[in-house]
Amino acid sequence: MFGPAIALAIGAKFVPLRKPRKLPGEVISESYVLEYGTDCLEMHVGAVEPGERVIVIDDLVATGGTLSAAIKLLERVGAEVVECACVIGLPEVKDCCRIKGRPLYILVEPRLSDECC
Ligand SMILES: O=P(O)(O)OC[C@H]1O[C@H](OP(=O)(O)OP(=O)(O)O)[C@H](O)[C@@H]1O
Ligand SMILES: Nc1ncnc2[nH]cnc12
Repeated sequence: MFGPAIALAIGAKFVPLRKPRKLPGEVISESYVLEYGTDCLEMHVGAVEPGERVIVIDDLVATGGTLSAAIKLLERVGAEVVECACVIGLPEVKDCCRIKGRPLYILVEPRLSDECC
């Protein structure tokens, strides 16, 4: 949802990484483990060229499994993943500022209840 607007703002191209069977045409995929099972990310073949620099954007990070799978998928096609950015960081990633060695930027982090007063 945020990816196209951010790509437009920084003059980058937008490449969707989607859940299985959402993208038409030929895709490559990467499976990963979630809090509640396994899932898979898909990307169009040829969408990213070797050596291209990439920022991975998602709405939310919890365990970091989805971002890690996105990084793996992009690295398989020779991309250089520069950093990851999310709007919401759940407590699972509190104090975590890297995913697979890449900087992780988070806009909003929920407060824990004992931090409220
Ligand atoms: O850091 P993680 O533990 O991997 O969780 C983060 C992911 O969870 C949500 O997607 P979800 O897999 O729930 O599916 P959705 O995109 O259909 O909401 C969210 O959009 C992230 O992609
Ligand atoms: N714990 C969580 N709460 C809400 N959305 C999520 N997506 C992945 N993990 C989640």
